[in-house]
Amino acid sequence: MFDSSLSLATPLLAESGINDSYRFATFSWVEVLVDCPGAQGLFTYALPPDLTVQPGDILTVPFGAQQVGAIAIHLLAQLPPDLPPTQVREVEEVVSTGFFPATYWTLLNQVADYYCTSLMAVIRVALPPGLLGRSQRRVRLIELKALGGLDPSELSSVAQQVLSRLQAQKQGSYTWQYLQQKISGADRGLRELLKQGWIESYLEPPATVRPKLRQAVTLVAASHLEGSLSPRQQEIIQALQREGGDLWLSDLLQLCRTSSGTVQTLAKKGCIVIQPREILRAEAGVAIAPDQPKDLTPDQAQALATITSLSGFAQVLLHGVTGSGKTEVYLQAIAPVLQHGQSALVLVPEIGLTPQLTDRFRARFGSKVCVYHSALSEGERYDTWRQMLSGSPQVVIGTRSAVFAPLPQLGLIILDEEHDSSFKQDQPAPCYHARTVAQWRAELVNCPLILGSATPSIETWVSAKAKQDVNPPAPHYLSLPSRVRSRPLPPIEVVDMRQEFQQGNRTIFSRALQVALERLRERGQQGILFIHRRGHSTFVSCRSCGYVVDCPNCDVSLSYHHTHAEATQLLRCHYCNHTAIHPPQCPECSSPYLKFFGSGTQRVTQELAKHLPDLRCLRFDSDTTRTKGSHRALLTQFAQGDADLLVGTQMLTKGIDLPQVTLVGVIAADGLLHLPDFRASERAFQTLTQVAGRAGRGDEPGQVIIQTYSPEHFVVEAVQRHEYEPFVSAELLQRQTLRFPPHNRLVLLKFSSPDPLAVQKTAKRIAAVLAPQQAESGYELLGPAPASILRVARRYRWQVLLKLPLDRAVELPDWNELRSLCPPNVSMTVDVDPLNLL
Ligand SMILES: Nc1ncnc2c1ncn2[C@@H]1O[C@H](COP(=O)(O)OP(=O)(O)OP(=O)(O)O)[C@@H](O)[C@H]1O
Ligand SMILES: [Zn+2]
Ligand SMILES: [Zn+2]
Repeated sequence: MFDSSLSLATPLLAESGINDSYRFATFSWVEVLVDCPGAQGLFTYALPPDLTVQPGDILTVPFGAQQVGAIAIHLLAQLPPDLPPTQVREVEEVVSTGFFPATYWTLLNQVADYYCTSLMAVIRVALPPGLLGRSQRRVRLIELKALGGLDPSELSSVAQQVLSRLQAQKQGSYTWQYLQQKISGADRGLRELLKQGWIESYLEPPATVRPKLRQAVTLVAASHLEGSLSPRQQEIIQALQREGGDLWLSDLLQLCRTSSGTVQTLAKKGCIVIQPREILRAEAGVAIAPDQPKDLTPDQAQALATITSLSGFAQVLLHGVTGSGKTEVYLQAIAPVLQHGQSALVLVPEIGLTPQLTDRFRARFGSKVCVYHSALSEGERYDTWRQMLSGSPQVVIGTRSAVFAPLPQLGLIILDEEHDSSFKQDQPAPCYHARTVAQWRAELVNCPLILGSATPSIETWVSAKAKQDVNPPAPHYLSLPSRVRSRPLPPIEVVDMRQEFQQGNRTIFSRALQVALERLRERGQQGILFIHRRGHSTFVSCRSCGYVVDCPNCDVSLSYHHTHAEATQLLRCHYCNHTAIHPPQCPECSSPYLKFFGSGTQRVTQELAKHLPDLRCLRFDSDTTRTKGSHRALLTQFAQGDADLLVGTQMLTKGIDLPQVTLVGVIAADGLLHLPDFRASERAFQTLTQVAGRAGRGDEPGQVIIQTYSPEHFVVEAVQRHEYEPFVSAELLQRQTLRFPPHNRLVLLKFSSPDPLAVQKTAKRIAAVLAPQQAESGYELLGPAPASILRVARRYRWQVLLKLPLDRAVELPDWNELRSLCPPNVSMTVDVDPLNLL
């Protein structure tokens, strides 16, 4: 947890946000971000004496020969010494004030300081692209009744011209630009009118970017034509019929593997209609039946009571086992926030993977819910932003970067699955953790923060169990120790795969798992098979000479990919996405026995087809979920009972809540257990517990089978017994021995370059600069060391790790000085509190 006494901050630039020191100090200059393509960094402008500016205000400034939009970032009492006052131009005008919540800029500055990066980099993740560029600066008449005593005849003639143009317009409003074009010297007149209170200037987004249109195909009644159709054309018609008569053209082409020419022919014959149709940008598409708050279990009720009793900043760790009803607690905690006219921010690991979760929020709060994540198009992000800035009570559900959502009246922040590592940005800078930023934000806006998980991160656990007299206060610990309706957690059977092998079972399925799978069909139940993707990648190697097909850009082997029977067999790199066609024979020795190894989802589904041909399987992995909306489509298919078994990777572990799933199988836990990372055990425990938690959430009891070659591993034993606390105690002990977080903190310096020698030399040089400073500065230096996968996407990677003790102040290196030691072809990224050591 962030400890303010341990600030990594470089000296704070002018503190931003509205506070008293601002009101009384005199700031004569302002640093702004200008909205001009190619303009990097902050620019300094002078403030005219009659202009009051707050950080976050939208301004107009002269920039080169033009006037451009700008955001005020810092106020300065003094000019930077290297800037002669004569070179500083004046701010033209304040276009819009209070555009951002008051504490917003304080938050962004805090992120930049703590994560050792520029404010610009933070602004880039926080603000949607083109925020200012899309906006228009307008003026409008101030309502006449407020104008008593103003006499237009005292205005200059150009001001009168502007005024009469505005008065002639129905809404009394024009863009600044329009008036400039129509009236020569309009600027002067406009300024006069503004000053005297005739008009006000404001910012309006352009009429929202045109709604997106997409070609849709609709089946029309044309049974009289059926005789005249070719078999292929009939197939297409039947496919459309099966899908309810309506499909996007692109989906139809994919589904039927046909060309648009064929479909056009059908349209000409009058069997179908192809027409553009609007798609809702807010991903609303799916209609959801409203629901009602559920009667809470006593544990849920108690947790909710504590949460609703909080006022102001407080942290809560909601530690609830899988299926204990955490989401229901969130929903009922949000309801009163909305009633008070405030908004709630809900951060989740990955939105695409959890359509069910967003559906549950929509069912409860309807159109008050909006979804915000970086996979949205620019237009979608912009729309969502405008809605957020409107200040109406709403629920924003988003991934990591939504922690910066500019909700003005924030009353509650929730981080669901708080242990999930996707809340941390690895690259590019800022390498921020949304949990840490959420803590600052909750503190700044003075609202509660709920961290929810069945398997809290060790950091959160430790801070929740810490003494309460720390600053900021330790989280309240709330526990939901059992599932709703007293459903038991599923029993977990661990199968020793070594014994299976010894006893003659050469398949990847243990006998126990085979029996369980066979029973699924008989009982009409469903199952989930989990495969850990990395660790057990499906690399291709030659049985004759041992040649392994590697990625030309990275130091890893390519993985075998095959989506369906007729598809081309491909090899793909999981790091840089390099894709190649599977060669028919070994490139080294021309042997035809080039085969793939490992047990990826494809291999597992193929094996299943061989051993249990009756079982209907659905693959749920990055190959089958490439297109937008495919997660939802696959999960819906599964939920409707179109398949008995869902076979997939990590994506399966999160938030799937299907009552009919009784069986969960883990093909090989080993890939998770033996990763070269001090957090491997923690992640393995979390992943296995989460995936096991998908079983037995309905009336039928669940069953979990974990296959492994290391059944005695302490993680496997803890998962099997559903024992979180003993696991954490053991893990904490190990971390202490190895001196890793949470017993200390880490800062990782990451170097990368296309030049292997340059990057190595730079890393060594910087380590040599840092090494002598260790004793004095209080940190411990590790490395330099090459990354465990040295080359990724043609860049070679080295790293230097700093370990910082918790019990004393640490003086961190001057990053800019270190950066100046990097040659132009070597980049350096500072990763504070890294989650992934390379
Ligand atoms: N009080 C309740 N009464 C009846 N059903 C409930 C209650 N609370 C939650 N449920 C239902 O129990 C199921 C599990 O709840 P939920 O998904 O909220 O659990 P969770 O703790 O978020 O689970 P996980 O962390 O495993 O995803 C859901 O189908 C939910 O609708
Ligand atoms: Zn070979
Ligand atoms: Zn690669």
